Amino acid sequence: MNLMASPSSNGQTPTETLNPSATTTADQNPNCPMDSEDPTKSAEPHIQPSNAQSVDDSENNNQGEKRKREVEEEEVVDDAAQAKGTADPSLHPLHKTSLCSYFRRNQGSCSHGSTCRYAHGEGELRPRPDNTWDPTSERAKKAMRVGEVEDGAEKEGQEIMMTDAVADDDGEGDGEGGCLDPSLSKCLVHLPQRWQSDNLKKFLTDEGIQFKSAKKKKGMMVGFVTFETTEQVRIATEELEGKSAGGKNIKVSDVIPRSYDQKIKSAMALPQSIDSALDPEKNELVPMPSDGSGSKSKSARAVVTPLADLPYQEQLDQKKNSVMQILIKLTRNARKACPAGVSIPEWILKSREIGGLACQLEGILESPLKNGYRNKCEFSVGHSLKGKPTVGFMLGNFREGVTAVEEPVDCPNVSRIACKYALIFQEFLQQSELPIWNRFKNTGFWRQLTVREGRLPEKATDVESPEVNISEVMLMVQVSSKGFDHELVTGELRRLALVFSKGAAETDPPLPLTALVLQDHQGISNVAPADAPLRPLCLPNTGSGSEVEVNGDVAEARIHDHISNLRFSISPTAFFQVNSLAAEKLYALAGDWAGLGPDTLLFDVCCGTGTIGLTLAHRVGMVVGIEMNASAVSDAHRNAEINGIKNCRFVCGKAEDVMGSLLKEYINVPQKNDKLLGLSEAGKKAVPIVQEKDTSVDNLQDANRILDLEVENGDSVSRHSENGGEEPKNTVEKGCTTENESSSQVQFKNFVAIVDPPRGGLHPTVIKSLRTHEHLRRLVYISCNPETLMANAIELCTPSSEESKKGNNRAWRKMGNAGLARHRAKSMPMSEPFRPVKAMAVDLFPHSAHCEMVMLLER
Ligand SMILES: C[S@@+](CC[C@H](N)C(=O)[O-])C[C@H]1O[C@@H](n2cnc3c(N)ncnc32)[C@H](O)[C@@H]1O
Repeated sequence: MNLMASPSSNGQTPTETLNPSATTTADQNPNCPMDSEDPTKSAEPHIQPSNAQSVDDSENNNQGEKRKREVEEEEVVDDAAQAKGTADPSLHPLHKTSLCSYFRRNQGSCSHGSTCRYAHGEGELRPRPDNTWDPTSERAKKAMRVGEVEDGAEKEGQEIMMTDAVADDDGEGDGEGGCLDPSLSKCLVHLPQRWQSDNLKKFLTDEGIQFKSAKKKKGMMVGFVTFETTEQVRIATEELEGKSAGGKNIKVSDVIPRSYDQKIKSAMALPQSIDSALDPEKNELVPMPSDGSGSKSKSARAVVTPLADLPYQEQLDQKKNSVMQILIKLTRNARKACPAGVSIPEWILKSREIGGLACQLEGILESPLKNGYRNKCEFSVGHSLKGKPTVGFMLGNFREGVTAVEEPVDCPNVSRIACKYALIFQEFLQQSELPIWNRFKNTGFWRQLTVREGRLPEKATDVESPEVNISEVMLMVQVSSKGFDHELVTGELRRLALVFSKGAAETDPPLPLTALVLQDHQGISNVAPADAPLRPLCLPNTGSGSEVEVNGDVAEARIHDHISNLRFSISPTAFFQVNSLAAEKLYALAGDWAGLGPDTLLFDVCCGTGTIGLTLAHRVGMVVGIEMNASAVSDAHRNAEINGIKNCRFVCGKAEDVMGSLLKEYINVPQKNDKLLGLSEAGKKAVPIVQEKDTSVDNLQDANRILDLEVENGDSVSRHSENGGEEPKNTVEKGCTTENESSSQVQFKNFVAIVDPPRGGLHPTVIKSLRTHEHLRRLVYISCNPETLMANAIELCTPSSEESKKGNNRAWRKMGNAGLARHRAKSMPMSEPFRPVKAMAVDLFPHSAHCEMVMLLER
């Protein structure tokens, strides 16, 4: 059923050209702090003792590389020490913290003698400010060996919390409906991810291992093996432990199995608490894990809100520090990425004055709400460690063999309302005729529950009791309907709607319930594509006992929230910041830093439902929002309308497809129509919200022109009518010309972009467009993933070289974010780079390790 710089020849580090601190001066005077940032000095090669030149070239290169690494490592430590304020001005913190390679190579002689800043032998060696040792030293090697042992011990304790049945129900191998008997089962960890069951079976057979069944899923690093006898288990464990497979050493681990069997459950009428009815100790059919209940394992609270036990101020300090590290990393990488022969930018040179930070970190804004702040929770459906069908949070990563789901109890970021809905659904599932989703086998029906809450406008008192403010709730249930009987499904969905309605009404005080939506998704992970079919379920009036209608209008399935006194309409799959009150602070900060005025054209890149652009629209001439999710764009149009905002335009398309054309259209307007420059009112008139069939708007043609031009340039853009929530048309216009259009196009003096991309950051094409449009002088980057902000900032802020180089395209596979960004920076067309001006951390996610980061870039 389907519901719907090259190494120098003298063997010295090639980084000196990029690392002004490693100059002769600094080397000759070990007490001289590495703060000399004179770019002219930086270009001077470090003069080495003549005896160094006797070493052959390859060794030179190796030594050079090694020293380069040392210098880079030192920079980090040094920067970190300075950032922490622990730098000792009387003695350079890195003095004698690295072994002198010349001393070592030349049997104890170095021309710098006692003035050398590097340690002459292990005896002189000092620990680094971060308490680590020179990685080439004996001390470091010893520490590493101890670390490996400890690490191994820790990994040994790591449990494979696989609570989904792994075998086929035909009982191939492990019997008991696919449940693993812990005494006859083992997990093999660190297997090649590409392996499937057949590869694992072949491997075991080749190794002469006797086994009953072997299961492995592509993408996982874990495989599951069952045996006939405990003797087979013992031999396999001894033989396989530490054996190499695909370059990694296998670990043999215990399994926490699914211990609660669906068959038993469906034979019983379950009371409210399933725990009391099904004592796993008495469950004869399915044995429990050897420790009794998986009690060693983590709680949802520990996984989802790992900082919850820290005082809030400490959480903030921790987040601020990690953003600081990102800023240090940005400087270091931008310095490394600077092409040879190009002056190092001033901001990098000045970074020494502020502990290596790329720019000042102004601090961290705290969340107005600390608890229950999340307005959206995605609860997984799965089996708990005790094998109970559960609605809550997964305890780890599926790839690593964890499928256990635990209830969201004691997760302080979740509202009481969301917890209650999770519990209602859980109790429903425990009696449902339809199976819950099995991640290992990709089978089952019930997958996920999303609870979205809409809040009334904030009042001063609301922070104390935020739940009073939750006025609307939308529930979205994700299922995989393929292959299930239509009638059975319809019956279960009717019952579900009734259970939610009753549960909401019978709770004291009653829970808000605005919409119930079904999302049908067949994919492997629960992350459904934006176009996964949605179907609203009518909610019965529990008082009247009327029949439940299993249909409705999806456009009406929406909730509302408020930010900066504006009302936002949110459809089921549209992005909306999960902490609305903190988001308000975030957007205000971005607006303040963006330098807005009536002559500003603001590009709101990755605009979602239009929140940033709409909250700032009164401060600019015009907003152009870009967003790829069609229903979010439709929401943005609706939000502009319900708030009476007329100077915004929202374009539906991937930013990488449309950004270049939009910038070209708006920024490269010939300056021949000065009367149109910088007029907010003109902006309001010229670009109407209504893009179709509204002849009352003067410049309707202008509004559509961008789309036409984009198409002409080969970009695909979806266009939407603003007709009160109707689904966007997603049509692509073709064949229109742009002749004479720029003469009537509104012109602005100030072009600003606020970008707020998803975790992966901006697409390289978008970065290139932003970077190469020189009239775009200011850019505010908002990111929920500071690592990708840092990577994108490397590309935006590194000077380009005369010859743009094409790198080795294969090399990217092995690169981290920063390495990849440095690699891409090499091919950036000649253009003025941005510079980081200031940054701020904003805590949108109290108790979790995540933090939003905002950075102002200018040129
Ligand atoms: C972090 S959200 C920010 C949304 C919005 N600025 C807000 O604060 O509500 C990122 C948004 O980018 C959209 N998005 C993701 N990839 C995109 C792309 N390639 N082009 C345009 N939008 C994209 C997502 O749909 C999502 O709405």
